[in-house]
Amino acid sequence: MEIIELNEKASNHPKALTLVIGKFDGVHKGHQAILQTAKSYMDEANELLAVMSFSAHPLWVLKQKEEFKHKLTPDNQKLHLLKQFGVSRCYWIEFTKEYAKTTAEQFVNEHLAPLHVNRIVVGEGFRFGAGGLSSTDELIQLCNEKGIEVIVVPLVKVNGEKISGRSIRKWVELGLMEPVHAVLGRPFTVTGKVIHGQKMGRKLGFPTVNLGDVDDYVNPKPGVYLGQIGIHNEKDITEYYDVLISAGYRPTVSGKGYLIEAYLLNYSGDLYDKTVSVTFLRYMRDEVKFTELDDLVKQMEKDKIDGERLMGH
Ligand SMILES: Cc1cc2nc3c(=O)[nH]c(=O)nc-3n(C[C@H](O)[C@H](O)[C@H](O)COP(=O)(O)O)c2cc1C
Ligand SMILES: Nc1ncnc2c1ncn2[C@@H]1O[C@H](COP(=O)(O)OP(=O)(O)OP(=O)(O)O)[C@@H](O)[C@H]1O
Repeated sequence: MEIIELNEKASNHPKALTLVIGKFDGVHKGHQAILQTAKSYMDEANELLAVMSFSAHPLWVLKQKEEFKHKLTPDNQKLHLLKQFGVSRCYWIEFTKEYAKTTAEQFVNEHLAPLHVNRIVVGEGFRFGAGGLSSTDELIQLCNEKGIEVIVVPLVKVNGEKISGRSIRKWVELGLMEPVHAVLGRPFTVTGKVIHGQKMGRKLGFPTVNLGDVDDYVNPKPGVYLGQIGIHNEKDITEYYDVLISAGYRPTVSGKGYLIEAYLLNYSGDLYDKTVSVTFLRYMRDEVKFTELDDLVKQMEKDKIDGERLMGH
């Protein structure tokens, strides 16, 4: 995908665009509806589907609210998914306190108008401009003055509630992986590099793959999960294994900080430094502080039997 930084004034590009705008964290089913609607309006032979998105959540940049720091899909994952949904260009906005002062008029006249945009597709309730003060009505008015069509897509809801990144992140933090799966249209997945741990797992008979480079993700509720791991080669994922995931603080062994690790069912081998994607399918139990390591091992053996049964091994 072509990525264009858009901090100041944008330059013109020859091919006309259909543009979608927003954070797109999770690329959830609400976002997918926007992308599908955009494609249905496009003349695909002569137009590009482009996204205008931000480097960080505005409420993290402006108010340092922790809950907006972590993401369902860090930037490279988000761009990868958007590409799968047909986006071929991304205008990337470094969202800063200064950028947040951009008014609705400036946004449309200086940032959008020079881009050769045929139409913009946004969701119902979309807000933009300094302080998020401007609504779709203002977007329609300002864009129509510039000859840009605006399409407003009705909200995609589940159980009467708008599907939103904020509520999906909360569900992940509560370990509610089945509803997360339903609204993302795929299970919650964390992609990172296999790093070295304390090497205690193999002594206990449960060697685990420890995940590094995953600090940008929202942390699933501490506990044991059933899931899958995908091992990446240069281009894509070629091998999958069923796993038990331990996510959390490992109180039994006085672990330092939150860690995601996976025990692969039916696998033995070296995966250090590989890129892997760990998919969370189902919460199995809380993390426990055992007084004896033997009790932890007994519990892990039970987890393994439960996991194998649930996975149909
Ligand atoms: C299936 C499974 C269940 C686990 N459950 C717990 C637990 O309940 N409490 C805990 O402190 N650690 C738990 N752990 C984490 C282990 O303490 C950890 O994997 C072990 O100490 C190895 O750490 P290392 O990879 O740094 O060598 C679990 C790990 C696995 C694979
Ligand atoms: N549930 C939804 N139904 C329809 N459109 C949506 C939905 N959620 C977001 N959108 C639209 O998708 C685009 C990108 O939205 P953005 O990621 O900035 O989300 P948002 O509305 O703040 O919701 P979220 O809580 O998911 O962050 C916007 O046009 C927005 O209106």
